[in-house]
Amino acid sequence: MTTNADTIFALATPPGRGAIAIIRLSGPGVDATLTALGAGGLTARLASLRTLRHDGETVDQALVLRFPGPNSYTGEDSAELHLHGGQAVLEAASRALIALDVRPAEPGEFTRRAFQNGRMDLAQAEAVADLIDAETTAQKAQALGQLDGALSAAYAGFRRDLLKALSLVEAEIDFPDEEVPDNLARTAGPVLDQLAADLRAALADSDRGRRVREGYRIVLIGETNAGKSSLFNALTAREAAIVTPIAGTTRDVLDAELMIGGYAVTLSDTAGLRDSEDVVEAEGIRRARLRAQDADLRLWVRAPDQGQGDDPAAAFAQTEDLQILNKADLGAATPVDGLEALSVSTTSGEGLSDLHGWIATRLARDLSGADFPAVTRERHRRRLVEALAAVEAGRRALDLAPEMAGDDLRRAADALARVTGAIGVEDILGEVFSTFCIGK
Ligand SMILES: Nc1nc2c(c(=O)[nH]1)N(C=O)[C@@H](CNc1ccc(C(=O)N[C@@H](CCC(=O)O)C(=O)O)cc1)CN2
Ligand SMILES: Nc1nc2c(ncn2[C@@H]2O[C@H](COP(=O)(O)OP(=O)(O)OP(=O)(O)O)[C@@H](O)[C@H]2O)c(=O)[nH]1
Ligand SMILES: [Mg+2]
Repeated sequence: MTTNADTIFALATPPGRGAIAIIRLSGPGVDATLTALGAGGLTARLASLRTLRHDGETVDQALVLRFPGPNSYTGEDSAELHLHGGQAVLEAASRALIALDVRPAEPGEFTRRAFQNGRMDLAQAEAVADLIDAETTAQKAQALGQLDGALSAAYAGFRRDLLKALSLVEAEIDFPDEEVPDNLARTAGPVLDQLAADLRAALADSDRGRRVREGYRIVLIGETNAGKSSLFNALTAREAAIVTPIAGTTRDVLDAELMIGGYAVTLSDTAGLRDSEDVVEAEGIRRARLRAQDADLRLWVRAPDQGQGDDPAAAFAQTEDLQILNKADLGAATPVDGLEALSVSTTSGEGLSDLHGWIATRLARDLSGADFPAVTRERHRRRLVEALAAVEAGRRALDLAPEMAGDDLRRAADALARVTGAIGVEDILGEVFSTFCIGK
């Protein structure tokens, strides 16, 4: 029997009782392991019913699939045991596999192997994790696009332009006295200008992918008693936030995950803004201010029974934010100029469906786009920033010292290659795969 610690297994289905549970195996010892379990000689990629045995014990009557490498998910010899989903069956199967020197997989190890065997690049591996976590239609569409190579293609395009410019620069350096047209390096200028513009556009759009993946951050801000917590409860359809007529009821930031129009949203209720001597309330207000600054959208809640103009939330409202004139049942709060306004009453329910619709429209405006985003994680954005800086440096160097431009352009190419994992892989593997679930 093989003693190969490089052969791994994991439960690929959720833990707990189920109709069926799938254990995946991958590595050079897979065929020997199947044979030892009494499932030898299987036709590749064809489900076969076998009685699995180990040490005289029947493990289960299972459907077994064998995927000989390289035509498998990981690129290695792989197999799947489709077992009855009971705890005792899974324990017996795990015991048998460990006895056969197959070791439990680390989180993400199957996909990590797929990456290391060239079955997918790093951006596609990230997409696998995103797809497993996807809860909204938009998250799923984005992950599937990335898995299909849409994000990778964007970086391949950037790199192509970069290598074109680099070859022009290097031609002049390598053959200064030969039949190379004069000022060849300078012809790289327009190529770099266009590339820099493309990178800038990708960066300007870099919030879109993140907002889809992690959720669009909407924060309720306003003076105490404006009705933020009432609105929070209305939008989440839960009585999660405490509502009282006492000003300064909310202190902690309260988050809720919502789905609106197929998009993920994180809605936050915050402490009402005012000057406060109370240490606890002051800390709540400090946190409210931080959230307000970081949000993708602020809903500024105002009420007719409050003063106008001196509302401390005014300092946070940005032109694209929405002011919500709450307590419409009591009368109309005077809207502040230059900001869209919507009247609602959390008591009567008036205006709430309009508000829902307004948010859905805003999400569609900000999150749908014709092109696949070039950034869905902070990791991608950092590399784009680096690449752009290097391209700009290369562009400046072009007219002065082309040999220096070459260094800059190589640096830019490296930064872009790190996104798909074409180079510089070791230091990022941990970052990418540590968040995976076991069995993926
Ligand atoms: N049972 C099962 N379902 C699953 C998976 C799995 O591993 N097992 N997947 C796991 O994520 C997803 C499908 N992804 C997969 C990707 C590639 C291969 C594979 O064997 N590729 C070979 C053969 C392709 C072909 O049939 O032509 C190859 O690319 O060479 C299998 C699954 C979703 N459903
Ligand atoms: N008449 C009326 N009263 C409302 C409405 N919405 C909220 N209120 C009342 O206003 C008071 C304050 O509501 P909250 O939701 O706690 O206000 P808040 O903005 O969260 O207040 P803080 O947490 O103190 O900042 C409560 O007594 C609510 O019942 C409304 O639409 N109409
Ligand atoms: Mg409150």
